[in-house]
This record gives sequence, C-alpha cells and structure tokens, in this order.
Amino acid sequence: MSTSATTAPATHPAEGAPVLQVRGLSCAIGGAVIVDDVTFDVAPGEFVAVIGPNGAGKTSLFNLLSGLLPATGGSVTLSGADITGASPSARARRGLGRTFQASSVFAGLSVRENVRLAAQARLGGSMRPWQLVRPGDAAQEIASRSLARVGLAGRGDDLAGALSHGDKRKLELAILLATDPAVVLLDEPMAGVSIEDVAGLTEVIASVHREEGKTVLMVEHHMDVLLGLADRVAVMHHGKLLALDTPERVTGDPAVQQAYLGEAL
Ligand SMILES: Nc1ncnc2c1ncn2[C@@H]1O[C@H](COP(=O)(O)OP(=O)(O)OP(=O)(O)O)[C@@H](O)[C@H]1O
Repeated sequence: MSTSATTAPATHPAEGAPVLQVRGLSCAIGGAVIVDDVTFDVAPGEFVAVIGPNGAGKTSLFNLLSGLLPATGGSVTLSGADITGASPSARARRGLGRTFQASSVFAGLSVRENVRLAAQARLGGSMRPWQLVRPGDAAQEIASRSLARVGLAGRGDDLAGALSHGDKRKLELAILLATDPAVVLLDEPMAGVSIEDVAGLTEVIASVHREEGKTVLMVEHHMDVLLGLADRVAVMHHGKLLALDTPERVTGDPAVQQAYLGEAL
C-alpha cells in the first residue's frame, strides 16, 4: 500500500462501523511535527499492529489516542463519540485501555491487589490501595477471572514486584482486562521479555483478541510475533502513516522496506 494511507481511510477486512476513527491526527511540539496528519479506521474486533523505525511516532500516536498528548490537529472518534479533547480517564471510562512501554504495576502490592484496584475502578469504586474491599466481592471475582485469563491464577498472593518481567507484563494485561475495555492499546508488551516468555505472552494476547473479541492496537518491533496476530499492520515513518495493510503486503511494500533501510522488519 502507498502513502495514500495518510489522506484516506484504508479499507479493512472486518465488518461493522469503525470502533475507532482517526482523521488527520497531528501533534506538533516545539516546532517539530511528531505525528503528522494520520488517518485510519479500526473495525470492532480487529487487531492492528503498529510498527516503524525508532522515533517514527508510534508511542506518540498511542499517547494521542489515549489523551496523554494533546492533538494539535485532527480528530479521534471512539464508538461514534468524538473524544479528541477528552481526558485520559474519560477515554478509559468510554472503553479505551492501554498498557505502557515501561512496567506500571504497584510493586509493593500483591498481584491480586493490583488487579482488584483496577476492578474496583471499573465498578465505580476507589482506586486507593488502603480502601481495598473484602474477598468474595465483585471486584475480587473480576480480579480472579482476569488473573486466570493471563495464566497468573496461582500467583495472586505474590508481591507484584517479585514477578519476572514476562509475568509483570501478563499482570499488566490482567489489570487492563479487569477494566473491560473495548479497545486495547498495547505499547510494546514484549519489551524486555525473555525469549522463553514471548510465546506465552503472545498466546495470552491472541486469546484476549480472539476469544473476548477485543479490538487491539499493538506497537511491536518483532514482525514474527505480529504475523500470526495482526489483521493489518500500520507502518509509521517520520510521524506519518506510511502504509496500512495485511502483514504480507506490508512486508513486501518497497516503501516500507526503504523506511527501514535494510533493517529487519
Ligand atoms: N513530549 C515530547 N516532546 C518532544 N518530542 C517528543 C515528545 N515525545 C516524543 N517526541 C519525539 O517524537 C518522535 C517520535 O517519538 P516516539 O516515542 O513516538 O517514537 P516511537 O516510534 O515510539 O519510537 P521507539 O520505537 O523508539 O519507541 C521522536 O523524535 C521523539 O523524540
């Protein structure tokens, strides 16, 4: 696919009205345009991988979608509602959840408490660790389900800080699942994860997508991980959306290969 991805919504294989509509999204900071006129749609239940060379604008795009960076142009629509100016917490309430490149768990709390806090927030309760609710309540049940979902059911009493890096990333996914987002933004979930843990984590992400029908956008550098997961791959380059197409077409696109200048895709 060509650079037309920056000016017109790409077609997508999935059915249904787009859950996410991004139109001309831009962000300029101090004279530098770090996200430049990005336009695309994501269909409900679709898995879109976001790749690109270092500094291409992938995390900045996620920051714009989740409201951590203010857009200086364009718009973002989530399930039909314009959320361009909405706060990160308002976007989360509307069903947009994300994980971060760096681990973001409460190391001093148990694995279960970390997830239960997120579940409490979803149920409209407190996010304060000292106001954790009793075992057996709804938040506890959501926490148990979410931990089982990512394969950490037996680790609930362990301190989050004691988990391996790979298990911390699974915990972050469980925290995200406990808030039941419709759209999940995963920012390099495999970063720092050992080779042995990549397969397990990939399987968890695949099942979250396939079995729960979550719409997933995932920044990832490893094409081999993405090939089996992504319906489409978005390629960022110099802040622009260079291509948006199936993994096979994107890897064969000369413009994409040129952007990577011989680096492995
Ligand atoms: N808050 C900011 N202020 C100024 N420049 C920024 C800011 N955030 C990002 N940038 C710049 O925007 C560009 C895109 O950065 P970004 O982190 O989005 O890229 P990326 O594709 O996620 O890179 P990587 O793969 O290395 O994580 C970079 O040149 C970066 O230095």
